[in-house]
Amino acid sequence: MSDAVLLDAIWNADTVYRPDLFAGKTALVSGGGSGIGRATALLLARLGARVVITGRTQEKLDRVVAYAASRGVTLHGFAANVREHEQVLALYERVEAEVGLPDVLINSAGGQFPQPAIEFSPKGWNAVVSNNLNSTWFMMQRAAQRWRDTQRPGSIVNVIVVTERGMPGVAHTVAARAGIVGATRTVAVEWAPLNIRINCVAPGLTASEGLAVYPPEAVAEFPRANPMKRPGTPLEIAQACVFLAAPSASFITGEVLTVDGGGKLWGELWLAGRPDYYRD
Ligand SMILES: CCCCC/C=C/C(=O)SCCNC(=O)CCNC(=O)[C@H](O)C(C)(C)COP(=O)(O)OP(=O)(O)OC[C@H]1O[C@@H](n2cnc3c(N)ncnc32)[C@H](O)[C@@H]1OP(=O)(O)O
Ligand SMILES: NC(=O)C1=CN([C@@H]2O[C@H](COP(=O)(O)OP(=O)(O)OC[C@H]3O[C@@H](n4cnc5c(N)ncnc54)[C@H](OP(=O)(O)O)[C@@H]3O)[C@@H](O)[C@H]2O)C=CC1
Repeated sequence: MSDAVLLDAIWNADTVYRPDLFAGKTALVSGGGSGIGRATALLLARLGARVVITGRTQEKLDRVVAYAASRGVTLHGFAANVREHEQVLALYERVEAEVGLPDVLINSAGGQFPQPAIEFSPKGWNAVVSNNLNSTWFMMQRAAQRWRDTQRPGSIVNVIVVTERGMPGVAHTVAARAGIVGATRTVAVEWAPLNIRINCVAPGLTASEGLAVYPPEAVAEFPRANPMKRPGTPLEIAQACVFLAAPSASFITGEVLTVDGGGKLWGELWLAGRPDYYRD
């Protein structure tokens, strides 16, 4: 499917949310240049939010901004590498100066490479931990600090992976995301007095640009990932992010919402390919 068709599908899809759900609100979405982050950013914009997207690649952000503009909506695309703390601080300064302090933070930036864990190099392990655990931590801590300093409420949604059964081929990311779950549950308590809610969405296999890094033998088995025998769509994950970010989840904090077509109950994912031992 071409990018234009995909974007139109997200923009025109039915949603159960009312069109002014986020009117007057500002949302910051990391990873907003593609996949789940992009779908969430566009859905939030459709629901009336002022939206800032971030990611490392300005061109990807510009394409989403241009698409929204073609639909009469202003999005802002500010590039940053969110695993660099200094860049996160600078990003918040820019967002606050040019758009306004966010009310909602969606952390969708992240990623990993598939490899048997026994082969991980220290550099590879650190890259994935930094790109998923540190980046999300820097983003959520800064949001909380600014909400505390300005006495404003806020809502955070961290997009992670399903961690309960582990996931062969991506042990580094499962470790990093389990760290996010632990931090989320902990600060849900510490930050409740500040009127900050924080939750996670754990997507199962989702048809996004990110799947391009997996080997063909893994991709061939993707239909076995869940009982629905299909990947989710970025919009299906976005709808869950919106549910948790909005007042629909006003009494929910410290939770993980799994959106995986039942993959936790039935299914197999071998992201670096299935070893012979597990073939019979
Ligand atoms: C429930 C189902 C879930 C399963 C499906 C999940 C799907 C997704 O999450 S898709 C969305 C995410 N998108 C991506 O994953 C994007 C692709 N990934 C990356 O960009 C990289 O993997 C990255 C996250 C590690 C990027 O970090 P960066 O610091 O830029 O990494 P480098 O490329 O510089 O590499 C650092 C270091 O990492 C090791 N390494 C990197 N790639 C591989 C690889 N393919 N195989 C083995 N090792 C790799 C390596 O040690 C690198 O150092 P050098 O050897 O010196 O390059
Ligand atoms: N697709 C799937 O099957 C699943 C995805 N997930 C998770 O959902 C999240 C979104 O993935 P998805 O949309 O599918 O994949 P994408 O690869 O399309 O999206 C990831 C986005 O994150 C951005 N990003 C990555 N690293 C950084 C960084 N250090 N700083 C800023 N931006 C960064 C990338 O942009 P750029 O490279 O320009 O920086 C990219 O736009 C990820 O955390 C992913 O691991 C979880 C389970 C399943």
